[in-house]
Amino acid sequence: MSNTETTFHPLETYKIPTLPPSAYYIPSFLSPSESTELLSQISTHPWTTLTHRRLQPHPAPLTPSGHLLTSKPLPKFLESIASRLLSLKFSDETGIFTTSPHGKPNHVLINEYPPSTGIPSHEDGAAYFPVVCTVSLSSHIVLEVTPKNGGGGYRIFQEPESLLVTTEEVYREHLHGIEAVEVDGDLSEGTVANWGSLSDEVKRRILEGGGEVRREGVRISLTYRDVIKVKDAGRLFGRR
Ligand SMILES: O=C(O)CCC(=O)C(=O)O
Ligand SMILES: [Fe+2]
Repeated sequence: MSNTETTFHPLETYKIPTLPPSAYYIPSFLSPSESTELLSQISTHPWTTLTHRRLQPHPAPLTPSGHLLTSKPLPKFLESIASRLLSLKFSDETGIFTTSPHGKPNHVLINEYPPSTGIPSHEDGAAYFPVVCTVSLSSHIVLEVTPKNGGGGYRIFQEPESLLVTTEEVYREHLHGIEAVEVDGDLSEGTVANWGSLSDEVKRRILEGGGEVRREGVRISLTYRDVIKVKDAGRLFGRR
């Protein structure tokens, strides 16, 4: 990827202020040309088709018990984002994956959402180290985050080319989902937790739409995670 010059502020700078610990939102994590290049790479890989969505698990799907049965590395086209994630640092020089079992993401789930599709509210569970890094491409989407034990939720507006990192309490104690709508509504400074980080252009569109904004098109997300249990299937069957 061309944009190797990108430097970021310490992660604390990107903390979403009104959320419990901890979620970080970085607008323009990718450049438009990086996004275009990624989309074209993604289109060359086979999709798994679900009822309303398609997805690509790299390097392999997890087993029902949450194991990754290969120690193959991530495919090349997903590596530059992985290194960029590793380059993000808190003020004390630790990073997002410093204490994760493999010290870096070993799994990427690519999800595709045509307008009016979403993902039901769920939690990502114990298969992963509790950190998810989500890169959004092509269209905005609104992530609905709700506490497991009831109470009011939060909305995170994810712009194209942005990164959202969810960890700690937001990961462990909350469910997340995306509504199956063509137009996201009830968007305002009061309802969108990361309002302060949105571009002027996006805020203007929301305000002009009276709090509603139509999804631009198909949104693709890449979720980088560290799967805790990795077993090499080759080794299980005695190959070395
Ligand atoms: O696409 C997203 O932003 C969320 C995807 C998700 O929640 C998941 O794959 O577990
Ligand atoms: Fe999820």
